[in-house]
Amino acid sequence: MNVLFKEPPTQQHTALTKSEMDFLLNYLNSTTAGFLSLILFCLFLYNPFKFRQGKEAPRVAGAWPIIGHLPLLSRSKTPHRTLAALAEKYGPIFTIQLGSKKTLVINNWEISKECFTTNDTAVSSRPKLVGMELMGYNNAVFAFAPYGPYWRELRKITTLEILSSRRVQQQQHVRVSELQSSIKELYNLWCSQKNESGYALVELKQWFSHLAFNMVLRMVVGKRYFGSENVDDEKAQQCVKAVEEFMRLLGVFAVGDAIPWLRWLDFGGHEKAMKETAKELDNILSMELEEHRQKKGLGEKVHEFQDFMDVMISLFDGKTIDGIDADTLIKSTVLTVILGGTDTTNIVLTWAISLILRNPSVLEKVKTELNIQIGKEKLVTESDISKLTYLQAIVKETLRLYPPGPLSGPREFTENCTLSGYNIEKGTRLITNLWKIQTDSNVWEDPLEFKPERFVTTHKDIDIKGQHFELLPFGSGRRMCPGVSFGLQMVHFILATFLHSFEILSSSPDPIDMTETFGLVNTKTTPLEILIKPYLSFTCYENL
Ligand code: HEM
Repeated sequence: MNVLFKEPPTQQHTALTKSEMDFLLNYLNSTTAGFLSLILFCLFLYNPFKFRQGKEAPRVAGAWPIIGHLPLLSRSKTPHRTLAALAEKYGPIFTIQLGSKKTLVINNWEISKECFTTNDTAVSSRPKLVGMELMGYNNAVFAFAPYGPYWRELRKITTLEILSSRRVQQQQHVRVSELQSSIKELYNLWCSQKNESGYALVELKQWFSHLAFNMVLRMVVGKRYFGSENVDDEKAQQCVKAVEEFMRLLGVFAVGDAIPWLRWLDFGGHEKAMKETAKELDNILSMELEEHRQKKGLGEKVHEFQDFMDVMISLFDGKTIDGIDADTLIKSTVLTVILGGTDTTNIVLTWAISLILRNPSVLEKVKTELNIQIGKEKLVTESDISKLTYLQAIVKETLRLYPPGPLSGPREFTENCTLSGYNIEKGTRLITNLWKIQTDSNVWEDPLEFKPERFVTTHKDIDIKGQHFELLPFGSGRRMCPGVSFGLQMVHFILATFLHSFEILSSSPDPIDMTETFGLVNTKTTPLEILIKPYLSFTCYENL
């Protein structure tokens, strides 16, 4: 093995640091002598100067044979920042090698625009990932399905039956009742645990998470999980953990994704963990499906909208699409909505409160706005949101600095095309570094500062629905997030109601910790413990 390290096979490799050696040692397990011989054979075949026609986007130096730039990303806790640093050196478009997969990384709004308009068809597919095969019903989860009729059909149904503005409006009572019971829960906690200065300590990350789960699950399976009589707390926690683990595992670089022929080795045990998570989620979904069928009676038509699973049963029972049976279609699509809607909402809210508490003047301004627009005698309603322009600016600014998916959804080019004057080959993967685009100093003044004011002044006309390419937290093009209206509705309503209902303070004199943990989504690593005290007239809470 040492021979490998002493004599790098090409001139472009820099000397190995200790951590690079550790990484490689980790991967190239010492027990696999036969496997090493195979690597040496492949090094012999490896030709870094392979001839390519046309102009190629700049390639990041320092790729290892076989594993390419995987160490660079696997070592980083914040790959969006690591890739952004590379953009400073290589420019707004460059390629890296993730195992055998050539991957294009784009970093400015001009290239994103060209990508998601002129080249949108060519770039609307997703790569087949090991995680999606093992945890996503063998790629039946449409959010990760290749571009084609199957994806189109499932996306259309999901949009029409649950995510359209009409449906979102129809489900308003669910959001209102869930939010009110969660506010009541906090108020009760405050009553029993307040300290001498009238504040109580709460952990908000979990509060947001339970609330988002309850809202989404009531829409998709018709019942809340937390605080419910029908679901025990252990099952609810199990569901949240399985969804979080799903997101984390989709973000890890499984060996099989980068080096398919080494998949069987399952370095790091990711595939094993994926199978376990898949089993847990499937148990939950199968139980729900069974319960729904029992209630309705097999084959019976649902005449009125009850929940998303009912609609899916009435649409798909006895049918198949692309050889995928009804049960799989229903479970995988319900899972898509749960995955799409829960963690993202919770993450945006957690970062928003963290940023607000680090910026007391922002807190003061938003409290003033809430006071003027709503007053102290009633809770916020959804129809109040349009008046809360500063609160909306806070959400935009949070999504700019801390987009839940800073590298957007993974894409794959299905046709050869030209982007920014460079030839891109079919089969190349695409990473859109949303975080870099949204913090580009050519577009944003003080790009890393939290300044919601920009969205009520200089940038007030920029929206976040995929048409303004300098701010794309929901992605863009035909594959952009279909949950944008529903997601924003939940985030605005929860944030406004929480900030209006309570006075908030940091629980420590130190600034709120902003350490990030990246999976498929970018979460706050540490809990968000803060102090709260009721702000409204007591009758507002007591009548809930
Ligand atoms: C609240 C904040 C949210 C953010 C910031 C967000 C962001 C994103 C992003 C960046 C993508 C990838 C888009 C691309 O590849 O260009 C995506 C895809 C997706 N999101 Fe969201 N999302 C949010 C909420 C939701 C909600 C509430 C739902 C549904 C309930 C949802 C469902 C989906 C689905 C199904 C996809 C895959 C679309 C496809 O492949 O056709 N998202 N989201």
